[in-house]
Amino acid sequence: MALVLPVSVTVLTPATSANLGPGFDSLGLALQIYNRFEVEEWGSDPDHPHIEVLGALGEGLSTGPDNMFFQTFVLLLKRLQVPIPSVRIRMTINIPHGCGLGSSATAVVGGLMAANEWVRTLGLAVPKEELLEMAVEAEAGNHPDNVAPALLGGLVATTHVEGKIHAIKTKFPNSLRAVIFTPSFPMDTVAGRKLLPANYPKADVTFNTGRVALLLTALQTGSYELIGEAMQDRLHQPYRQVLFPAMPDIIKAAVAAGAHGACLSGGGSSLIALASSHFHDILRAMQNTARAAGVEGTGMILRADQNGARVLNTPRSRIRKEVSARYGDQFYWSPARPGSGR
Ligand SMILES: Nc1ncnc2c1ncn2[C@@H]1O[C@H](COP(=O)(O)OP(=O)(O)OP(=O)(O)O)[C@@H](O)[C@H]1O
Ligand SMILES: N[C@@H](CCO)C(=O)O
Repeated sequence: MALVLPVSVTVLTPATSANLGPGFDSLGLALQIYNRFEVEEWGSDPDHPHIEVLGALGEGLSTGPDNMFFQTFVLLLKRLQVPIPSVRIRMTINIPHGCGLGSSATAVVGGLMAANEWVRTLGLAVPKEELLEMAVEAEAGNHPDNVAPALLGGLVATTHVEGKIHAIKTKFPNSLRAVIFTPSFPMDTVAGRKLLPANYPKADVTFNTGRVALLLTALQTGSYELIGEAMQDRLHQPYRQVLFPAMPDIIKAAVAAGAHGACLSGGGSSLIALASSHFHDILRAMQNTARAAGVEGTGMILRADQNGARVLNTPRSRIRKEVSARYGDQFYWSPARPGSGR
């Protein structure tokens, strides 16, 4: 009897909306829409994975060894000194990339989760906290507010403390939905960050600290009438607006149609409105206002994801079939099931 590594692993990773207005680089929310990554042993060249991208939203993503999912899959295996397998990767892309919904975070977190599962049978799997450090490093290293909620789910407050990432997750209220408007143009996060000043007036900093405090307390206590004011920001949105001049009008339209508040999602270009009702009216108002300004776009009404990235169980029968085909029956091992007599 021998223990074999899994021959396939599937991971689902949620979209995320970072900042939520004033929580620049420190607040993020996981949403119930997912990219799916499936990895299986395949071929004989570990340096050149076979990568398939399913879904029109995946257009433009790399299918070469520089693919971000593959890079982070390999990163963890190398850290754990596990030989890199030759693999086929199937990515089912449901989240638009470059649109402030944390697409690259799904790839980074997905790659780490898949590698972690890959080594679980060897007893080498590491806790999620260690994956978080690596995920932040892989995602440009300076803002954990997409990877942390992608990994943990819910509403996450996160920051660096003396070189270490701290992240605290709380449940996001189930009564609220995120109404997302995604314009047809992307916004480059790196380019957008270059527009931000090196220093801020004290009044702008205290404006934001007050609103982060208000936002978290309003969500915790159900004081949703405060959310509109609490989602205001002076640290990044006003500077990014040059890339998306219609943004303030679309935000106003969302609130006028019944949203508690709205803001830019991450580095844009999506906008996120939080609401308890009138979801379709809010989306329609956002789309109509955008269209009047010459901006087309798509919409989604989403609940919060409370659990974060997860490994989907590969059916036992399929694993058995694959392992038997590859190594013969004597190499298959499975834990005894209660009542099976084994
Ligand atoms: N789903 C994905 N799978 C693999 N690589 C991805 C994925 N999404 C983005 N990337 C890669 O991440 C890098 C940054 O992408 P991009 O600027 O589009 O970021 P993004 O995460 O989609 O943006 P945002 O955080 O605003 O949602 C690019 O190299 C891109 O190819
Ligand atoms: N906090 C980051 C998120 C990027 O999605 C930013 O605003 O640049």
